[in-house]
Amino acid sequence: MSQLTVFNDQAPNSALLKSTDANKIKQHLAQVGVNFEQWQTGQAITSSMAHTDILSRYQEDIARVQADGGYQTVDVIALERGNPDAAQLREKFLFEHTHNEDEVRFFVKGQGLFCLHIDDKIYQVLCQQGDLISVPANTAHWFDMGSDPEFTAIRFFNNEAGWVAQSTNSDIATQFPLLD
Ligand SMILES: CSCCC(=O)/C(O)=C/O
Ligand SMILES: [Fe+2]
Ligand code: NI
Repeated sequence: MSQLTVFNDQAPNSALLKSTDANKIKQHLAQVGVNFEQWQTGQAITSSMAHTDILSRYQEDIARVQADGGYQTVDVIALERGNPDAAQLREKFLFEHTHNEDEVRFFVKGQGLFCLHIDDKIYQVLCQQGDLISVPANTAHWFDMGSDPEFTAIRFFNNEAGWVAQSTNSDIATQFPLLD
């Protein structure tokens, strides 16, 4: 189940709030400028499915998000269980960073944990199949895919270079709970 856990950024051991109610997750995140949606995912996608077929399946929702946010580029990132490079791939996103564009991700399959550092709070959003999260540009955050990742996500970009991150040079990501 998708889940929101909120912490004070100085207190990683005691959550201020925990909810698996999608409406509450949406409301709480909307208060800090983050959009959370749940889309119908229908028939499960398979690991052999071409990325172009995945994009075609969601073309109407993708077109709406692109039109609303002006995102020029859309791609698919997919990781299957048992990936020999899992540890290295996990590290790539496991430090607090920002992007100078919105981070917009739709989970077609699997899950991942977005950790957003907004004001003096940490919002941990466990995104699962069917969830869209849209994090405003320049929001400090990190992302955990877990030790044996499995997810397929559609990513929206508004620059042609794709994924570019700036580190905040903070070690805060090491202080908060992660996925198994
Ligand atoms: C779920 S897509 C991979 C994560 C990512 O792109 C990112 O920037 C995490 O912070
Ligand atoms: Fe990011
Ligand atoms: Ni509340």
